[in-house]
Amino acid sequence: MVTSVRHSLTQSNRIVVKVGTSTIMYPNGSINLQRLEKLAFVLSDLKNQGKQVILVSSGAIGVGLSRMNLTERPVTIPEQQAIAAIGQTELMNLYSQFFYHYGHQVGQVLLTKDVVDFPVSRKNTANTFEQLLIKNVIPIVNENDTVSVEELEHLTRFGDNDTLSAIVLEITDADLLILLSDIDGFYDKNPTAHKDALLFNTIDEITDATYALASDSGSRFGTGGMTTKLNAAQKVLEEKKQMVLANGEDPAILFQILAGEQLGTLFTPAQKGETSL
Ligand SMILES: Nc1ncnc2c1ncn2[C@@H]1O[C@H](COP(=O)(O)OP(=O)(O)O)[C@@H](O)[C@H]1O
Ligand SMILES: N[C@@H](CCC(=O)OP(=O)(O)O)C(=O)O
Repeated sequence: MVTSVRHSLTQSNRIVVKVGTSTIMYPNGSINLQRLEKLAFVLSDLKNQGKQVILVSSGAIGVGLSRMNLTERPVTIPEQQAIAAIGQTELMNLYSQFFYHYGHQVGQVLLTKDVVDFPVSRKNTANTFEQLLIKNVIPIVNENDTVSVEELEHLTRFGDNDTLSAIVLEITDADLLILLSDIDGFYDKNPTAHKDALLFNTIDEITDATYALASDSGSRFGTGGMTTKLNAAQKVLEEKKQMVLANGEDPAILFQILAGEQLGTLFTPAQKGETSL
């Protein structure tokens, strides 16, 4: 069913798509090549349709673990950073080959979230994206894991690409952010733990009550869980833009979302939609 608020998505021209680790890795720790290739196919086709696409991809650590035949994340942060450096190279190698197969060139952009805090960094980042898009190149973004470790609540952890993708949306002045994850959208409780969880169709405001419905990642490699996705949504709503959280199991879902079909959860500013289950 196409509703008027969903119809507005058909007008999106510059789109940021974020894929989480859980979307590009099998639960057994191997790389899901089929999905990576399908993602490259779908994004390439959107580009051929005349849309501008920016991909934010997690997976450096997941791919790095796989390359090094490790089944567990190392405990220390420096070791994890080394794994991320190894995995990022391989991840870009795979993307580069898949996109090349579909006739498109990619460019790697590694960022830290504070680029928005410094006018010069912000301008340089915006310039890089703009030039890549002018040259018809698909930017592929990840957080710069060598430098972007954060100390949060006395826990040292990697930053998160959910929030980073909302920052990329802001810097590039894109129309829409689509987060692809391993669940169908945002539910009233964690669907991995509760079979009776109900999916929200649209959300127009993020409050403490919204955060209370979110919990951590259900997957082995995902880092942020639903909380960081809500942080991203909050930022997107502040920008008066839209975000869709949907299941990346079949990347062709992007075609349906951009056709205005009611899939996933649409986070949309109040005047554009109503909160509903
Ligand atoms: N209210 C909720 N609605 C949907 N998913 C939730 C919710 N609360 C927690 N989650 C968990 O968040 C997970 C997605 O986050 P994460 O594993 O970090 O994914 P990604 O790797 O795609 O970033 C889901 O698999 C689910 O277990
Ligand atoms: N930058 C790191 C992890 C970032 C991250 O946010 O992971 P995820 O929760 O799977 O989106 C990586 O590429 O492995």
